[in-house]
Amino acid sequence: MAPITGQLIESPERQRTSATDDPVLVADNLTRRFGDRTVLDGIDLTIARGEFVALLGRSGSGKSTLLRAVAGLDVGVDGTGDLFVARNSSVVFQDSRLLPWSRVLPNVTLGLSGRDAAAAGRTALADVGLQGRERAWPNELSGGEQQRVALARSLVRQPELLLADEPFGALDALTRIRMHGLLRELCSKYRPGVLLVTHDVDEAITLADRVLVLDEGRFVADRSLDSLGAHRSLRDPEFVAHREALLTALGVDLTTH
Ligand SMILES: Nc1ncnc2c1ncn2[C@@H]1O[C@H](COP(=O)(O)OP(=O)(O)OP(=O)(O)O)[C@@H](O)[C@H]1O
Repeated sequence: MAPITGQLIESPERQRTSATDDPVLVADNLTRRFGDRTVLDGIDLTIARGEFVALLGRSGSGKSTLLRAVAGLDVGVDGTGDLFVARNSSVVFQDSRLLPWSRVLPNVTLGLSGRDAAAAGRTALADVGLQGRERAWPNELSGGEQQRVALARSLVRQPELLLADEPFGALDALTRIRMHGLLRELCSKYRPGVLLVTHDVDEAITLADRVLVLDEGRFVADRSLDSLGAHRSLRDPEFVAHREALLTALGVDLTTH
Protein backbone atom coordinates (compact mmCIF):
# COMPACT_ATOMS: atom_id res chain seq x y z
CA MET A 1 0.00 0.00 0.00
CA ALA A 2 1.29 3.45 -0.83
CA PRO A 3 2.33 5.44 2.20
CA ILE A 4 -0.10 8.16 3.19
CA THR A 5 1.05 11.01 5.30
CA GLY A 6 -1.78 12.85 6.87
CA GLN A 7 -3.93 13.09 3.79
CA LEU A 8 -7.66 13.24 4.35
CA ILE A 9 -8.98 10.59 2.02
CA GLU A 10 -12.66 10.59 1.28
CA SER A 11 -13.93 7.19 0.32
CA PRO A 12 -17.66 6.79 -0.29
CA GLU A 13 -17.13 3.07 -0.73
CA ARG A 14 -15.67 2.77 2.75
CA GLN A 15 -18.60 4.71 4.14
CA ARG A 16 -21.01 2.14 2.71
CA THR A 17 -19.11 -0.83 4.09
CA SER A 18 -18.33 0.62 7.50
CA ALA A 19 -19.60 -0.97 10.70
CA THR A 20 -21.55 2.16 11.62
CA ASP A 21 -24.24 4.02 9.73
CA ASP A 22 -22.72 7.47 9.94
CA PRO A 23 -18.93 7.26 10.36
CA VAL A 24 -16.97 10.48 10.65
CA LEU A 25 -13.64 8.71 11.11
CA VAL A 26 -12.46 5.38 9.76
CA ALA A 27 -8.83 4.35 10.19
CA ASP A 28 -7.86 1.06 8.60
CA ASN A 29 -4.57 -0.62 9.44
CA LEU A 30 -2.88 2.69 10.17
CA THR A 31 0.85 2.62 10.86
CA ARG A 32 3.24 5.44 11.71
CA ARG A 33 6.99 5.19 12.28
CA PHE A 34 9.67 7.52 13.52
CA GLY A 35 13.00 6.11 12.32
CA ASP A 36 12.98 2.42 13.19
CA ARG A 37 10.37 2.89 15.93
CA THR A 38 6.82 1.86 15.01
CA VAL A 39 4.54 4.10 17.05
CA LEU A 40 1.21 3.07 15.48
CA ASP A 41 1.12 -0.57 14.49
CA GLY A 42 -1.97 -1.33 12.42
CA ILE A 43 -4.66 0.77 14.09
CA ASP A 44 -8.30 0.16 13.13
CA LEU A 45 -10.78 2.71 14.44
CA THR A 46 -14.27 3.83 13.48
CA ILE A 47 -16.04 6.75 15.14
CA ALA A 48 -19.66 7.54 14.30
CA ARG A 49 -21.31 10.96 14.23
CA GLY A 50 -22.33 11.79 17.81
CA GLU A 51 -20.03 9.16 19.36
CA PHE A 52 -17.57 10.34 22.02
CA VAL A 53 -14.37 8.28 22.15
CA ALA A 54 -11.62 8.91 24.70
CA LEU A 55 -8.09 7.73 24.05
CA LEU A 56 -5.84 6.84 26.99
CA GLY A 57 -2.29 5.55 26.97
CA ARG A 58 1.00 5.90 28.78
CA SER A 59 3.19 8.85 27.95
CA GLY A 60 4.84 8.19 24.59
CA SER A 61 2.32 5.50 23.62
CA GLY A 62 1.35 7.33 20.42
CA LYS A 63 -1.90 9.11 21.31
CA SER A 64 -0.90 12.45 19.80
CA THR A 65 0.64 10.69 16.82
CA LEU A 66 -2.74 9.08 16.11
CA LEU A 67 -4.63 12.33 16.58
CA ARG A 68 -2.20 14.24 14.38
CA ALA A 69 -2.49 11.57 11.67
CA VAL A 70 -6.29 11.84 11.74
CA ALA A 71 -6.07 15.64 11.70
CA GLY A 72 -3.77 15.55 8.68
CA LEU A 73 -1.05 17.27 10.68
CA ASP A 74 1.69 14.65 10.22
CA VAL A 75 2.90 15.53 6.78
CA GLY A 76 6.23 13.82 6.12
CA VAL A 77 5.80 11.14 8.79
CA ASP A 78 6.46 7.63 7.50
CA GLY A 79 3.41 5.35 7.50
CA THR A 80 0.75 3.34 5.71
CA GLY A 81 -2.95 2.65 5.97
CA ASP A 82 -6.26 4.15 4.92
CA LEU A 83 -8.01 7.07 6.55
CA PHE A 84 -11.46 8.44 5.97
CA VAL A 85 -12.04 11.66 7.89
CA ALA A 86 -15.19 13.76 7.62
CA ARG A 87 -14.51 16.87 5.60
CA ASN A 88 -15.73 19.16 8.36
CA SER A 89 -13.48 18.43 11.33
CA SER A 90 -11.91 20.67 13.99
CA VAL A 91 -8.96 20.32 16.34
CA VAL A 92 -8.52 21.64 19.88
CA PHE A 93 -5.14 21.49 21.62
CA GLN A 94 -3.94 21.83 25.20
CA ASP A 95 -3.10 25.47 24.57
CA SER A 96 -5.78 27.62 23.01
CA ARG A 97 -3.61 28.83 20.09
CA LEU A 98 -5.56 32.08 19.81
CA LEU A 99 -4.12 34.86 17.70
CA PRO A 100 -2.89 37.42 20.25
CA TRP A 101 -3.31 40.34 17.85
CA SER A 102 -6.95 39.54 17.22
CA ARG A 103 -9.93 40.12 19.51
CA VAL A 104 -12.04 37.21 20.75
CA LEU A 105 -14.81 37.29 18.15
CA PRO A 106 -12.51 37.40 15.09
CA ASN A 107 -10.51 34.59 16.68
CA VAL A 108 -13.68 32.50 16.77
CA THR A 109 -14.79 33.35 13.25
CA LEU A 110 -11.31 33.11 11.71
CA GLY A 111 -11.61 31.63 8.24
CA LEU A 112 -15.39 31.93 8.13
CA SER A 113 -16.91 34.15 5.52
CA GLY A 114 -20.37 35.48 4.86
CA ARG A 115 -22.76 37.76 6.62
CA ASP A 116 -23.76 35.18 9.21
CA ALA A 117 -20.22 34.56 10.47
CA ALA A 118 -20.28 37.17 13.24
CA ALA A 119 -23.73 36.05 14.43
CA ALA A 120 -22.60 32.41 14.47
CA GLY A 121 -19.46 33.46 16.39
CA ARG A 122 -21.54 35.32 18.97
CA THR A 123 -23.79 32.28 19.42
CA ALA A 124 -20.79 30.00 19.88
CA LEU A 125 -19.31 32.40 22.45
CA ALA A 126 -22.63 32.46 24.30
CA ASP A 127 -22.63 28.63 24.19
CA VAL A 128 -19.31 28.58 26.05
CA GLY A 129 -20.46 31.23 28.54
CA LEU A 130 -18.46 34.13 27.11
CA GLN A 131 -21.26 36.40 26.00
CA GLY A 132 -20.09 40.02 26.23
CA ARG A 133 -16.39 39.16 25.84
CA GLU A 134 -16.38 39.41 22.04
CA ARG A 135 -14.14 42.49 22.00
CA ALA A 136 -11.67 41.27 24.65
CA TRP A 137 -8.07 40.49 23.70
CA PRO A 138 -6.90 36.90 24.35
CA ASN A 139 -4.38 38.06 26.99
CA GLU A 140 -7.24 39.61 28.97
CA LEU A 141 -8.77 36.15 29.47
CA SER A 142 -7.92 33.42 31.98
CA GLY A 143 -6.53 30.09 30.76
CA GLY A 144 -9.95 28.46 31.13
CA GLU A 145 -11.63 31.31 29.25
CA GLN A 146 -9.07 31.04 26.45
CA GLN A 147 -9.81 27.31 26.17
CA ARG A 148 -13.52 28.13 25.99
CA VAL A 149 -12.79 30.51 23.10
CA ALA A 150 -10.86 27.68 21.42
CA LEU A 151 -13.88 25.41 21.88
CA ALA A 152 -16.16 28.09 20.45
CA ARG A 153 -13.81 28.46 17.48
CA SER A 154 -14.04 24.71 16.85
CA LEU A 155 -17.78 24.41 17.30
CA VAL A 156 -18.78 27.47 15.28
CA ARG A 157 -17.98 25.37 12.22
CA GLN A 158 -20.41 22.70 13.44
CA PRO A 159 -17.80 19.98 12.91
CA GLU A 160 -18.80 16.44 12.19
CA LEU A 161 -15.60 15.36 13.98
CA LEU A 162 -13.93 17.10 16.91
CA LEU A 163 -10.33 16.11 17.62
CA ALA A 164 -9.12 17.18 21.06
CA ASP A 165 -5.58 16.66 22.36
CA GLU A 166 -5.65 17.07 26.14
CA PRO A 167 -7.76 20.23 25.86
CA PHE A 168 -8.10 20.55 29.65
CA GLY A 169 -4.61 19.37 30.58
CA ALA A 170 -3.33 22.82 31.55
CA LEU A 171 -6.38 23.84 33.60
CA ASP A 172 -6.86 23.69 37.36
CA ALA A 173 -9.07 20.90 38.74
CA LEU A 174 -12.15 23.05 39.34
CA THR A 175 -12.05 24.67 35.90
CA ARG A 176 -11.53 21.25 34.37
CA ILE A 177 -14.68 19.90 36.04
CA ARG A 178 -16.65 22.89 34.73
CA MET A 179 -15.24 22.34 31.26
CA HIS A 180 -16.37 18.69 31.37
CA GLY A 181 -19.95 19.79 31.93
CA LEU A 182 -19.65 22.38 29.19
CA LEU A 183 -18.17 19.94 26.68
CA ARG A 184 -20.94 17.41 27.35
CA GLU A 185 -23.57 20.09 26.77
CA LEU A 186 -21.90 21.28 23.58
CA CYS A 187 -21.57 17.74 22.27
CA SER A 188 -25.24 17.04 22.85
CA LYS A 189 -26.11 20.28 21.01
CA TYR A 190 -23.73 19.93 18.03
CA ARG A 191 -23.36 16.10 18.02
CA PRO A 192 -19.89 15.81 16.52
CA GLY A 193 -18.00 12.55 16.70
CA VAL A 194 -15.22 13.17 19.22
CA LEU A 195 -11.73 11.75 19.65
CA LEU A 196 -10.39 13.04 22.97
CA VAL A 197 -6.80 12.33 23.96
CA THR A 198 -6.38 12.48 27.72
CA HIS A 199 -4.16 11.23 30.55
CA ASP A 200 -7.02 11.42 33.00
CA VAL A 201 -8.92 8.14 33.44
CA ASP A 202 -11.77 9.80 35.34
CA GLU A 203 -12.10 12.46 32.65
CA ALA A 204 -12.35 9.71 30.04
CA ILE A 205 -15.04 7.83 31.99
CA THR A 206 -16.94 11.04 32.79
CA LEU A 207 -17.14 12.17 29.19
CA ALA A 208 -16.94 9.28 26.77
CA ASP A 209 -19.23 6.67 25.28
CA ARG A 210 -16.20 4.48 24.68
CA VAL A 211 -12.63 4.45 26.00
CA LEU A 212 -9.62 3.07 24.17
CA VAL A 213 -6.19 2.35 25.63
CA LEU A 214 -3.19 2.52 23.32
CA ASP A 215 -0.05 0.58 24.15
CA GLU A 216 2.90 -0.40 21.96
CA GLY A 217 1.11 0.92 18.90
CA ARG A 218 -2.11 -1.06 19.37
CA PHE A 219 -5.34 -0.80 21.29
CA VAL A 220 -5.18 -3.02 24.38
CA ALA A 221 -8.62 -2.02 25.68
CA ASP A 222 -11.84 -0.86 24.04
CA ARG A 223 -14.58 -0.35 26.66
CA SER A 224 -18.10 0.78 26.00
CA LEU A 225 -19.47 2.98 28.81
CA ASP A 226 -23.08 2.87 27.60
CA SER A 227 -24.24 1.18 30.79
CA LEU A 228 -23.19 4.23 32.86
CA GLY A 229 -25.92 6.44 31.37
CA ALA A 230 -25.73 10.20 31.01
CA HIS A 231 -25.28 11.30 34.64
CA ARG A 232 -22.06 9.88 35.96
CA SER A 233 -20.74 9.78 39.48
CA LEU A 234 -17.16 9.05 40.45
CA ARG A 235 -18.54 7.00 43.35
CA ASP A 236 -20.86 4.80 41.28
CA PRO A 237 -19.54 1.21 41.70
CA GLU A 238 -19.76 0.73 37.94
CA PHE A 239 -17.66 3.88 37.39
CA VAL A 240 -15.14 2.49 39.87
CA ALA A 241 -15.08 -0.85 38.05
CA HIS A 242 -14.36 0.87 34.72
CA ARG A 243 -11.62 2.95 36.38
CA GLU A 244 -9.95 -0.18 37.75
CA ALA A 245 -10.14 -2.01 34.44
CA LEU A 246 -8.69 0.95 32.55
CA LEU A 247 -5.92 1.54 35.08
CA THR A 248 -5.03 -2.15 34.80
CA ALA A 249 -4.92 -1.82 30.99
CA LEU A 250 -2.61 1.16 31.51
CA GLY A 251 -0.29 -1.05 33.53
CA VAL A 252 -1.00 0.58 36.90
CA ASP A 253 -0.54 -1.79 39.83
CA LEU A 254 -3.74 -1.22 41.81
CA THR A 255 -2.43 -2.91 44.93
CA THR A 256 -0.18 0.09 45.56
CA HIS A 257 -2.97 2.68 45.09
N1 LIG B 1 8.25 14.19 15.18
C1 LIG B 1 8.75 13.15 15.86
N2 LIG B 1 9.97 12.67 15.61
C2 LIG B 1 10.46 11.59 16.27
N3 LIG B 1 9.78 10.92 17.22
C3 LIG B 1 8.56 11.36 17.52
C4 LIG B 1 7.98 12.48 16.87
N4 LIG B 1 6.74 12.69 17.37
C5 LIG B 1 6.56 11.73 18.30
N5 LIG B 1 7.64 10.94 18.40
C6 LIG B 1 7.81 9.80 19.30
O1 LIG B 1 6.70 8.94 19.14
C7 LIG B 1 6.29 8.43 20.39
C8 LIG B 1 4.83 8.74 20.60
O2 LIG B 1 4.69 10.15 20.78
P1 LIG B 1 3.27 10.80 21.06
O3 LIG B 1 3.48 12.26 21.22
O4 LIG B 1 2.31 10.33 20.06
O5 LIG B 1 2.91 10.11 22.46
P2 LIG B 1 1.74 10.44 23.47
O6 LIG B 1 1.09 9.14 23.80
O7 LIG B 1 0.86 11.50 22.92
O8 LIG B 1 2.57 10.97 24.71
P3 LIG B 1 2.18 12.00 25.86
O9 LIG B 1 1.08 11.37 26.62
O10 LIG B 1 3.45 12.09 26.67
O11 LIG B 1 1.81 13.30 25.22
C9 LIG B 1 7.20 9.03 21.44
O12 LIG B 1 8.22 8.11 21.75
C10 LIG B 1 7.79 10.24 20.74
O13 LIG B 1 9.10 10.51 21.20
